Amino acid sequence: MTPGARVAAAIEVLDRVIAGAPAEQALIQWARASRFAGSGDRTAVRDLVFDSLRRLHSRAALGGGLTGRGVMIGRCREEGIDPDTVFTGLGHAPPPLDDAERAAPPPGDAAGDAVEDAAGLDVPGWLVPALQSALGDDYTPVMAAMRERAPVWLRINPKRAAPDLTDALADAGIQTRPVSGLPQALQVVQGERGIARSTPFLSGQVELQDLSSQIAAAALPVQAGDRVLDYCAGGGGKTLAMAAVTDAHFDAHDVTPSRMADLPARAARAGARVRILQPGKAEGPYDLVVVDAPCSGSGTWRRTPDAKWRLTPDRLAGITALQAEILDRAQALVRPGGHLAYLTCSLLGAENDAQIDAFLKRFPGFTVEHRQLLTPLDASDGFFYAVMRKNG
Ligand SMILES: C[S@@+](CC[C@H](N)C(=O)[O-])C[C@H]1O[C@@H](n2cnc3c(N)ncnc32)[C@H](O)[C@@H]1O
Repeated sequence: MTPGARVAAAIEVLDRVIAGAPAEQALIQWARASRFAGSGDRTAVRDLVFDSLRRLHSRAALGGGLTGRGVMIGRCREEGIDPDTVFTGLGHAPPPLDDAERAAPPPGDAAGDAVEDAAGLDVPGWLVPALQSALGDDYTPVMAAMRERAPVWLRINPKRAAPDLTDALADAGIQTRPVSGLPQALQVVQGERGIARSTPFLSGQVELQDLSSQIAAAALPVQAGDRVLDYCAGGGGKTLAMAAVTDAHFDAHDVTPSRMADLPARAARAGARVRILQPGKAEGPYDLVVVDAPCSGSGTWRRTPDAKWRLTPDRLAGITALQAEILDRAQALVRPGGHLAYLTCSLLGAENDAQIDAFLKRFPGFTVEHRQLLTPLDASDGFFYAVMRKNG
């Protein structure tokens, strides 16, 4: 595909996302209908779409409208590319600009968030006050960081890792650097697309895991022999991180068991033993119950930027109600003197501090031992965790 044809494809995908489709789904739909597109084309189109979703409103403003075409015209202007060199109508490139499009972009934000988004931080207007209150002075740098791509992180599995692990990664074209203070973590500086095919990954020596999840998992109070329940296990990232360093008894539970479908294979690859439970079948008492709660994902907007634009006040209210319900169920499974850990990949106070404060009012028999908000200023995704002890 020519560069212009890739832009035309990105316009098509962005139009679907703007109409409400999840970005991954819209990309798959485009790829299925575009058999001529090679893997390099698919990667390029994906990058154009994701980069633009991170900056949707500012690019729409620069391009004159919240449409795929407006956003891609805005991308040209933002990157100092003359749109007339891309929008040529030749070789499947999008049609040339009309007079209105060629005129200077209108002032303000074409997406209608003129006041709140005036700083060009690409934050949905209704979320600005909540994020300002959660982040304080960090609001502007954190939201600016959310407009950039996220770094990729690996977690070393000490049960499997060979001494020459970083050399083996380098042989596979994956350059990494260590992370100070977290010996299991590696930042990928080059070759991220080859990780899933590389021998160190396939042999369970490393896992893909964001730094925030690694920091939180390392902070969980788990000791050899403990009974541990991962109540919202999903793919089991937190359990696998704990199992890599501690020989405890791990139970994985999720209301949607299909989300745990890959967990047995991942555990086998990592040399970890994890028991999969059916929904509602967890039986306490546990020494540690981990609630890695369903959340808005506002901390992961760099990786899933369409989620930023799809969140609504109603959805957020539904999520916070579900989090409270899950906490109430999970606390009953903790033994006296044991721990309940609550984790979200959100930056919003309603899902984090306020959720914990409300829980402590409902269950005064718990005491917070530690709570922490991580942000991209810590290099990781936005993430919150609280560790609470059940008085016994
Ligand atoms: C943030 S994800 C978990 C990610 C996972 N722990 C990991 O590290 O890969 C949240 C999970 O909570 C599950 N979930 C949602 N509602 C639930 C409920 N009422 N009880 C248990 N799990 C629930 C979802 O199916 C989803 O897999």
